[in-house]
Amino acid sequence: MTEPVPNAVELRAVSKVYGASTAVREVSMDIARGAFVTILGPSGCGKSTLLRMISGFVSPSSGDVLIDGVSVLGAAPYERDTAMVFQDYALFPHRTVAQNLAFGLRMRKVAKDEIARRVEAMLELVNLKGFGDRRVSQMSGGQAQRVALGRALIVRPAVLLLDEPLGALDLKLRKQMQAELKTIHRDLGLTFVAVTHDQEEALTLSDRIAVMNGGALEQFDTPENLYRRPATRFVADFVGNANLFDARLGSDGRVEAQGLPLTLFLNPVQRGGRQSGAAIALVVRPETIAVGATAPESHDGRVEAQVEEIMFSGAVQQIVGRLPDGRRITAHQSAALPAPERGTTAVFSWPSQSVWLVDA
Ligand SMILES: Nc1ncnc2c1ncn2[C@@H]1O[C@H](COP(=O)(O)OP(=O)(O)OP(=O)(O)O)[C@@H](O)[C@H]1O
Repeated sequence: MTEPVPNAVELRAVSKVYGASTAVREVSMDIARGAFVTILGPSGCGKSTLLRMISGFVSPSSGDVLIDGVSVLGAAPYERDTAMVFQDYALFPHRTVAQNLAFGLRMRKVAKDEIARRVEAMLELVNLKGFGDRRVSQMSGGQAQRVALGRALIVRPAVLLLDEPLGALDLKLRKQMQAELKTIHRDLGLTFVAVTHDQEEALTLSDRIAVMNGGALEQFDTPENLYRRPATRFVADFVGNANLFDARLGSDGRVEAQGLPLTLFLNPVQRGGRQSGAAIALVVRPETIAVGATAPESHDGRVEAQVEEIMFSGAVQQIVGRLPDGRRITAHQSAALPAPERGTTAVFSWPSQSVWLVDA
């Protein structure tokens, strides 16, 4: 019999209370070895606090944190098999890149020649070959970011923790570093846990995303499940774009939207065991909506709306319609399709199988 491999990180009902306010509320989560997990949520939802409880810079008010199956409550950051990349990098600006990279190894009393060897290898890994003697103060933002990453990785932590690691970079560099981070993660096979408030970054980088709201974990799931099967209204709205229509579940899967001439029939899987009479919200993703003078036969969800705005973004056009009750509906369709005229009334339609339900 082989022993089961422990998770890289386990959080068990972890909370953090500051005076009268609760920054993190009973979060439980298992992070498998080798995973790339991001913690996503709006400002102030407790992301950084959660990450700092894994790293040991903040201690939980209650609950337990396990690394490789062992509780690390009471263990200082340097006693944990983790390393942290800080948002502001926290480098030594007047020392060289090589000295910055060597720091963690010197603290761990690694032999000089091995340090030199590992620094050289790390310079290569983070794409800074030849920059070893350069002072950090003379590096660009993207280069400094790579030094910070290298300095954390060089100690070979079981878990790499990244607090908004790309937050200080401009958009183009950010995209490039996202790709590099993903490659490094794949090549090294380590566990990465990153914090971000940028949903696109979370979707691009991670195997799994922990969506937080007001200190609580709303859903911990794959990017695809978060998008296709959001557990809550908050997740539906926060991850990707969603049209949300409040509705009430009738008998036999009949659903009537509130304030709209819109009736749909949903199958038992979509109803997810909800009782007739339940207050729900329909989640309709913009890319499932077609806009035209009429609706395709298979599109049983239909509403008329006045075309208010058409925005092109290359391959896709975003069409915003104004519904009779004043609310807006957004559709994304291929820019190759003909666009409706602004100001005209068009039919926005979608197949009811593409609808997802969340509790209102
Ligand atoms: N040391 C502290 N003392 C008191 N309150 C704190 C402390 N650290 C964080 N908080 C509060 O806890 C809540 C969560 O903060 P946290 O920094 O974890 O959020 P965040 O999701 O990382 O936000 P951001 O994206 O803005 O960095 C906030 O309301 C914050 O004001």
